Amino acid sequence: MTERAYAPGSVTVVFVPQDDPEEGSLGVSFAVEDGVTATVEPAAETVVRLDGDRTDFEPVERLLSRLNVSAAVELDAAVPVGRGFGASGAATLATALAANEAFGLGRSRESSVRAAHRAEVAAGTGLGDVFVQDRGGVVWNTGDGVRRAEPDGETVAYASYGGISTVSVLGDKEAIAAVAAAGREALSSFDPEAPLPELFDAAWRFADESGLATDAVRTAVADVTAAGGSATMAMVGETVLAVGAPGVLPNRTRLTASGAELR
Ligand SMILES: Nc1ncnc2c1ncn2[C@@H]1O[C@H](COP(=O)(O)OP(=O)(O)OP(=O)(O)O)[C@@H](O)[C@H]1O
Ligand SMILES: CC(C)(CO)[C@@H](O)C(=O)[O-]
Repeated sequence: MTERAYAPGSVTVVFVPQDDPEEGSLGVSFAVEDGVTATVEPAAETVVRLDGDRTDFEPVERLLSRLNVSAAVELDAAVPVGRGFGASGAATLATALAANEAFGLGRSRESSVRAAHRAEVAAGTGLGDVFVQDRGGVVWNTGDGVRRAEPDGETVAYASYGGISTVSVLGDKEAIAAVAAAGREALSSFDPEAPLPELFDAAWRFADESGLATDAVRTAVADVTAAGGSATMAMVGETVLAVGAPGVLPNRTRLTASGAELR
């Protein structure tokens, strides 16, 4: 049977990788309504297509082999892949939910989410995005467990200047040490009740010190700030998100309180 599921995208604005990735990284993320839809059909061998084109998609392939199935998977992404919108996690989670139905696997939701998380960690493409995409909303962990708040569907503007491979950043010890130091500092004063402009300003202090911000990112953040807005970088992509400066960045999405679901 052919089954379809959707998972929202997600943006991580602060993170501190953990030695044991089982429960995800520490940090602050939120789900956005533009995400990924996966259509899963049992097949003799696994083939993944992204927006119609055949592609290698390691976390999705790992997930299916862990579930012991092979399938034709069609992914439709409303956010760019590899640019900080957690498209790999969304694709993997949506595939897990659809595959559970398509193959009658009878797994609980939690077990599907775990399988998607393990495949993301094993592929090196994520450290916790699927937990955000499972629930929706603003999700953070400053060290004492995962917390969640419901956003009001705020609109954020964004621009993307290029991809940054999550695998290469997570695999670079020096880069991760700089990120972790900046992230710990940011989380020590994180205020979960703060409105988005304040959250973005605090997140930018982290991004600025993380070693991950590029020139294009810095220029865009400066343009938004000059127009009276707040901006920060989506981790990890050459992508800037902004609030309070309409017209400066070309694209838009909205925060969502809804998590992944069958469609
Ligand atoms: N056209 C494509 N562009 C980028 N990645 C692609 C593409 N097609 C397949 N992939 C696969 O998608 C995955 C992208 O993972 P990555 O974690 O870098 O992206 P992301 O989840 O969108 O970004 P982030 O984790 O930074 O939010 C990789 O497994 C890569 O091989
Ligand atoms: C690793 C990460 C912080 C950036 O890609 C995010 O994808 C996550 O938390 O999974």
